[in-house]
Formats: sequence, structure tokens, C-alpha cells
Amino acid sequence: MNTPDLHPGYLSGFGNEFATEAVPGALPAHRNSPQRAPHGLYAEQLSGTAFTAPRAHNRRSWLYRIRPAAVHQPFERIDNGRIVSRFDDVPAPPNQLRWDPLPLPDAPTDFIDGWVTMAGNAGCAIHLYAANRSMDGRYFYDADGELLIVPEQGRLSIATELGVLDIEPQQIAVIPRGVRFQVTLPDGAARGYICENFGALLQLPDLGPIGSNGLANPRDFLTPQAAFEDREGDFELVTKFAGNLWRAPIGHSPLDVVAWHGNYAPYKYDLRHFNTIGSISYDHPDPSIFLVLQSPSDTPGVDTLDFVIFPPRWLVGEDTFRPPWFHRNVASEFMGLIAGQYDAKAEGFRPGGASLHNCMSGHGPDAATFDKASAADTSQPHKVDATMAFMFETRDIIRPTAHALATPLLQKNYHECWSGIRKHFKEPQA
Ligand SMILES: O=C(O)Cc1cc(O)ccc1O
Ligand SMILES: [Fe+2]
Repeated sequence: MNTPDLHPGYLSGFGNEFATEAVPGALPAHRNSPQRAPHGLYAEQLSGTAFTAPRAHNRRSWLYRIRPAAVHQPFERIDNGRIVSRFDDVPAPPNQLRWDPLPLPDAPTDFIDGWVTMAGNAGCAIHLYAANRSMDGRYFYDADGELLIVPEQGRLSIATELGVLDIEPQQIAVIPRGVRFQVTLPDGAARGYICENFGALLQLPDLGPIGSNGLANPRDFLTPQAAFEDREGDFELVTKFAGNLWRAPIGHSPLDVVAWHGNYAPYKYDLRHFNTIGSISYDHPDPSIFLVLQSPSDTPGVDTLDFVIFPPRWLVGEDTFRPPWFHRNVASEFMGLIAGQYDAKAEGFRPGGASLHNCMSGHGPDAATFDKASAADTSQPHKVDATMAFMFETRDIIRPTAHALATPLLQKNYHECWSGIRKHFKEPQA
């Protein structure tokens, strides 16, 4: 009996040892680097961790390609556009910050031209993107970090060296450091968020007392099967290297990997598959319960970067203030909205927009949300529906760029969402 192919074109599982060939016989059996690789291909290793990283963390893949990655002209600096890599140009303010969505561009702008750096620190850079044309004759790789791409509007078709990832809003893609790719826009325009992770590779969190299932399940992560282009022409290879953009002429498509095997590969994940877990008694739990992927630091329990989502879910807590509570955290929180409304904010936080609440900056539900949730009937379950918000949460302060602090998209009156919070306290009379 044939098993139906659940995910045509993809291999399922997180961090698996995959093996895939677009042409039968292109993968050498039982060895990586035979004297002559099959079909006249070149064997090339791509490592994503130190050679000696412990086996559980060691990531590398073997690529069998038409030409080695070394074949291109020298790189020359090009304009960095709106990409920023230093985060010490302007002092980071302790204010709560919120931005309106980035408008789609008028001028022709491809996925790489469309990056706007909003903030960052030693562990990551946070960019928005807004693009209106496909990358044409142009390929890109990021030598500085792994890219977590979170679309808010428009599908992306990401052709990588290791195969093609097609994603839409509510799905994410992760492109490993160094992997070359080209993005086309099936809907003509696209907008979203990118977190460039400089730290340890993103991984699934331990589940502790949750048990062996739940949150993002490994089988829902999809890695593309091998697919290649055998194309020659006057193309360019662009890289982000040590914070700057460089370009090299290249006479062929670098997406020429006919077969590969290994565990260092791009993947996608549909956030709607997240197995959301929450309180079924009382009190709103810490948002660590919504963790999708983490980049751990050298300190146990403290992550350089967390990717957290706020998906649709039932709220059932009795005698409970159900939305996020008022709080100040040691971690810093950059949030985005992919769809709908976020349950801590009645208005002002729009799909495509962003907010930043840094270390120890007080924040939480706005006045309207507080009033509504304080009066709600908590004997009845309530579905938070048709929504998808997310958070890039980091150990270090998230420093906004000069552009992020100067852009008219910054909402000057954001703090006023709390100014309607009234004093209710009355000391009981003796
Ligand atoms: O600030 C936010 O809205 C994010 C957040 C959500 C939550 O449920 C608890 C804490 C927290 O920082
Ligand atoms: Fe918060």
C-alpha cells in the first residue's frame, strides 16, 4: 500500500539527518567525499556549528553541486541601504515604544532591498521587510546569522541551495547562516519581520513537566527536498558579511545543489499547528508557555533569543484577570502582529506594526483592556480567536536604531494608552 505524501516536496522533522536527491544516484552511498562524486558533481561541506560541537548540537550538511560555492568573482562593497549593524549609535530609551506598519514601497524593491533594521543587540538584529518585486538574477546569503522570517502580508517563495520553501503569513521560515537563496513574490508584494540570530542555532525548547508532546511538535517542521537550477548568466551574489553588504558577479545560479544530506538545512513551520498550552484553573501563566524556538545562551535557563507566539486559544481561568498582567521583566520584548488583535491592546497595535518594551520598562494591558477584563464574566470560557501575535524576547536590551526612533511611524502618544488608568484604591475606614 502506498503511504500518501503528507508534505509533497518536503521532509518532516526538526534537525533530522535528512538525505535527498533531485537526480537519482546523485548522493554517494556511505561516504561523503568519494574520489569522484556521482554524475560529475562537486562535493562540498557546509558547517553551521564548530567541527567539535557536541553531537547533540553539531550541524553540518554535505552538498553535491554543479560548481563549488567558491566559483564567483571577488566581492565589492555595496550600499547597506536601510540595514544597520551597530546598535550603539543612539542611547536606548527606557520608554515603551510602538510603531505603525511599514508602508509597501512605491519604487521597485526586492526582498533584500526591502530590509529596514529596527533594533538589535549582541544576540540578534530585528528587521522589517516590505518588497514589491521578486529577486531577479540576484542571490543572497547572510554570513552574520541565521534568518527567522515571519511574513505578515504576501507569500514568499524562497529558493535555497537545499530546495524551495513556500511560505505564507502564519508560517515562518528559518534560513541557516550561509545558505544562499533567492526570494520571489507570488502575490506581487510582501511584508513582514526578520530576526537575524547571531547566537546559538534556534532549537526546540525542552518541555519539562509538560511531557513528551506539545508546543511546537517536531514533525510539523518541514525541510525542502533537493531542487536545483542549472542556469548560466550575468548574476550577482550579495552577502551580508560583518555588518555590511557586498556583491560579487557570478556566472551561474548558486542554487545548483543536486543532492544533499545532513542536518544543517532551512525549514518552515506553520504557527497554526502550535499546540498551545495554558492555565485551566486560575491565573495567566508566564509567556514562556508559548515558546516556539529558542537560542540558548551559556547560562542555563537564560536564552539569548526566544521566539514566542500568541495564537488563538481558549481562556478559562476563573476569578482571573485573563489578559497579560501588568509587568516589568528582566528580558526585553519586541512584538509584532501577524493577524487580528492582540489581547493586551484594544487598539493601536496593528498587523505589520511593532512594539518594544525593554528591560524593566513597565507595560501591560491598556486602560480599555483593563476595564473590560476586570468586568468580564470569568465563569464562562472565552475564545481569543483570529489572532497571531509574536515576540522576539532577548536577554540583552534591544536597542532601537536611529531610524526607528526618528521615523514618523513611531507612535508619539503610545504611553497614553495607560493614561486612562484610574486610581481605584480606597483605604478601608476603621
Ligand atoms: O508584554 C506582552 O504583551 C507580552 C507578554 C504576554 C504575557 O502573556 C505575559 C507577559 C508578557 O510580557
Ligand atoms: Fe511584556
